[in-house]
Amino acid sequence: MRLYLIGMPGAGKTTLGRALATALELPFFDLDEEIVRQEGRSVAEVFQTEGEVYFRCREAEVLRELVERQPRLVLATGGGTPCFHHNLELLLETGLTLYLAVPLPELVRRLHESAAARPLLAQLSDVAALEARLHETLAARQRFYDRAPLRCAAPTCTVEAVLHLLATYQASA
Ligand SMILES: Nc1ncnc2c1ncn2[C@@H]1O[C@H](COP(=O)(O)OP(=O)(O)O)[C@@H](O)[C@H]1O
Ligand SMILES: O=C(O)C1=C[C@@H](OP(=O)(O)O)[C@@H](O)[C@H](O)C1
Ligand SMILES: [Mg+2]
Repeated sequence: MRLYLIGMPGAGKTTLGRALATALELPFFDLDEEIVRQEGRSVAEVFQTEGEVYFRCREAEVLRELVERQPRLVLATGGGTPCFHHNLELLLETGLTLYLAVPLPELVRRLHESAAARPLLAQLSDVAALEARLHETLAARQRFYDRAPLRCAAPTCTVEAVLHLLATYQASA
């Protein structure tokens, strides 16, 4: 099985993905980490030096390499992954996609401390600016996220809840 996690930055794709992979006994991958490994520099550095267009090309390439190589995995994507280069179609065709839906105020709370390390959120002067940026980003991305066949809404988005969701989905498929 290939299980893909999608959702906004701060939704918990990396954190929950890792725990789900352990529970499902599947290898775990984080798309950003794979890009960082191949590039030999951080996501922030790639954005700063090469720009977002380059990052999105690399993201799409690394995603395709991973999918081809790994028939079994849990993959935490980046927040923007489903919205570029027809990546969402690839996810929908090659595995099961789970959208982690987290309300905006909770995203703001989680990202307030770590926004500096996230290039699209860095340099926002205060919480109001961070909230406005996240609101705008979510509005543009919602139509992509909503195409995932599975959806889990915080605060009940636990490993146990997702395992139950998967079992129900697979029984009905
Ligand atoms: N279920 C959760 N409840 C509270 N905080 C969480 C939860 N999942 C993740 N976090 C926190 O939110 C931040 C972003 O989590 P992360 O897994 O990196 O999200 P993503 O990969 O979707 O950007 C981290 O500080 C993490 O500790
Ligand atoms: O939302 C985005 O466009 C991005 C989210 C990041 O991943 P996380 O969602 O894990 O923060 C990372 O891929 C890059 O900084 C771009
Ligand atoms: Mg992540």
